[in-house]
Amino acid sequence: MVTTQPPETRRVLIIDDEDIIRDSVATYLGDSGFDVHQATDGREGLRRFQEIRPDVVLLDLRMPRMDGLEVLEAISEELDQVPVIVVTGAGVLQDAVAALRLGAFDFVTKPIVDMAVLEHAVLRALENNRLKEENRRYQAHLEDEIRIRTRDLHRRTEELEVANADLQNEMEIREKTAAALKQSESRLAEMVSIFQGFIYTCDANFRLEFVNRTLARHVGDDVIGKLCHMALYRLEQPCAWCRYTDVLKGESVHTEFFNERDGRWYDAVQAPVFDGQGQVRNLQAVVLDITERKTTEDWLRQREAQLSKKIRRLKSNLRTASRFGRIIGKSRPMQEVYENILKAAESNAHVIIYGESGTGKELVARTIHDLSDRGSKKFVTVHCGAIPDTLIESEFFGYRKGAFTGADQDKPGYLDAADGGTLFMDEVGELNLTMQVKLLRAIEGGGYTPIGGRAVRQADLRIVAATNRNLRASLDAGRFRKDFYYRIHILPIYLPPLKSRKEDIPLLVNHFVNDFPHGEKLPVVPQRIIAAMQEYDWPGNVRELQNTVQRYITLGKIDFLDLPPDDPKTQTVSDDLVAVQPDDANRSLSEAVRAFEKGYIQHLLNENHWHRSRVARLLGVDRRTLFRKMKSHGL
Ligand SMILES: Nc1ncnc2c1ncn2[C@@H]1O[C@H](COP(=O)(O)OP(=O)(O)OP(=O)(O)O)[C@@H](O)[C@H]1O
Repeated sequence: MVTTQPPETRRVLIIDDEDIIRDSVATYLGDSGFDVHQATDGREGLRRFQEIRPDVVLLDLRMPRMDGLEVLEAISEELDQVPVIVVTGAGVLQDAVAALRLGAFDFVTKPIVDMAVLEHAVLRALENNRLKEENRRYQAHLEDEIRIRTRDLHRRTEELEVANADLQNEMEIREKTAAALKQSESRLAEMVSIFQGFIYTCDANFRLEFVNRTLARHVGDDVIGKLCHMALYRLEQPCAWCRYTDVLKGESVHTEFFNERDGRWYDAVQAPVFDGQGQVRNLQAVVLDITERKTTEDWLRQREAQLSKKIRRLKSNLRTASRFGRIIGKSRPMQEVYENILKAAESNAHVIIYGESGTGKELVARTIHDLSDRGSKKFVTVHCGAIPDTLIESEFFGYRKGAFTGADQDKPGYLDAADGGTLFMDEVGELNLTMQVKLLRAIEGGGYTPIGGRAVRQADLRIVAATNRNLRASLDAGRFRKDFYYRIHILPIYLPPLKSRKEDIPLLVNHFVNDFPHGEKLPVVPQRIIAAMQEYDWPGNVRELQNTVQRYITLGKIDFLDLPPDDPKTQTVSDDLVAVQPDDANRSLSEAVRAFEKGYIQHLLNENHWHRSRVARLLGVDRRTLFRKMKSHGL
């Protein structure tokens, strides 16, 4: 389509060497409103072309100096924007064809008969150019658009990729969460199924929805959908203990109840199960059989009541009592001892008993044990001073089979034996420092390991220790550990030496006379002897008194008194050291040696007022050996 735009803005360059044609065309086109420029040959035409940048060129082909085809070649780069119409003679059409090949837009033949044809060609060229320009712009616009859209597309793709990666991540997290959830659900399910109590859920109308394995075993598998009180307890109405109204209000409740049907006690926790809207949807319950705990509690309560009754009775008798169980004495210091024994019996704390040898420390320890709530369990005595250091650990902690040569079977130690009861540690001051550390760990909950074993054992122990040493001095001298000392020195009991309570001597003599095996006639210790005994200081304390009474009854002899021979027996037997009596003649050598050993040790103890270290020195043995021998001879 030919453009209708006004042509005056269009610059036309006419390059032609024939003045007449150039002028006539210029006049015509100028009249038609074109802005016409002229050049008389190819060279000038080229220069003008560069100057004015025409919109269309009318180019003659045959010109001197530089012909039209050369011009066309020179501006070949521009031909896309500036159309060239070749004006050529009719006889040289092959020139026109060559020009068209070089990029000319059109051609017009000379002579130009109708200027309108030429103008039409110019307008067509311009229109064509305009269209090309428009096309170019449109293409540029399209390219811009495509660039923008491509960029947008890239951005969207990137965003999508990020979103995709996020989604992927989220999916992985979800998958992991789902797996963890599944695992924890299956663990929970496993726990619920192995739980030894009953677990069940029911709806608000008491219809059972779930029962765990233990409950199913108890009531059968077919209870789902049935009324819980009916299925579980065979009751027509909701159970009396059931707090369903509270649970339906959203509360969790805890109840203990006795089921008359099976005669057992139960502990129940009932709780609501909420739906997504926070409404109570179901009831859930966990029920545990606590009959054993209840029975133990009852037993403990009864025992406590009995104990406090016993203790009240004992307390009220204390003031006037001349004895406390098997302990004899009514002196003021002994009354204090009795009070302390009662306190110790009521508590579970560790006890330490101080007193000289023979004052009755073991007797007191046993009395505390008997009165305490451990009384029905074992009372295990350990003479710490009599165990060689090499054996002490295996004695306390026991050993496993194969732990050392000769360990042909497992052997429990003192701690195992005393588990639940009382460990009486006599001569605790003799315990070496390493053992003190190990025992401390054991009684503080760290446990102990038998020799050759790996498993750590725990024992529920109460320690009652005893010593005739001044433990404070041992502490200062570094022979006793402070931490161990403070662990056992919680309830100290001090036993008075016999010389500080001589008013108890007649009672004790009487007690030992009664205790001594006798015929129908009870042996009598004359008053003057008892009075003499009250004058003596008793370095071996009650043990020495006990021995003295027994010797007096059997031998009519008292070592520290010069007695008139008022007892026939004194004439027949005069000395412990007569090891072999006529009626002993049938003894084996080892029995005779043992009898001599006992008599000799006893003799030395009496001679040395029961000072055991001195006796050990005299015998040429260490203290431990002497202690061991005394224990084995019942001295
Ligand atoms: N108050 C007492 N009433 C009755 N018997 C007693 C009394 N005190 C001690 N005995 C008797 O004296 C003997 C020695 O007592 P026990 O072994 O308890 O003393 P101990 O202080 O532990 O001696 P050691 O320190 O030498 O081991 C025992 O036979 C014990 O029964």
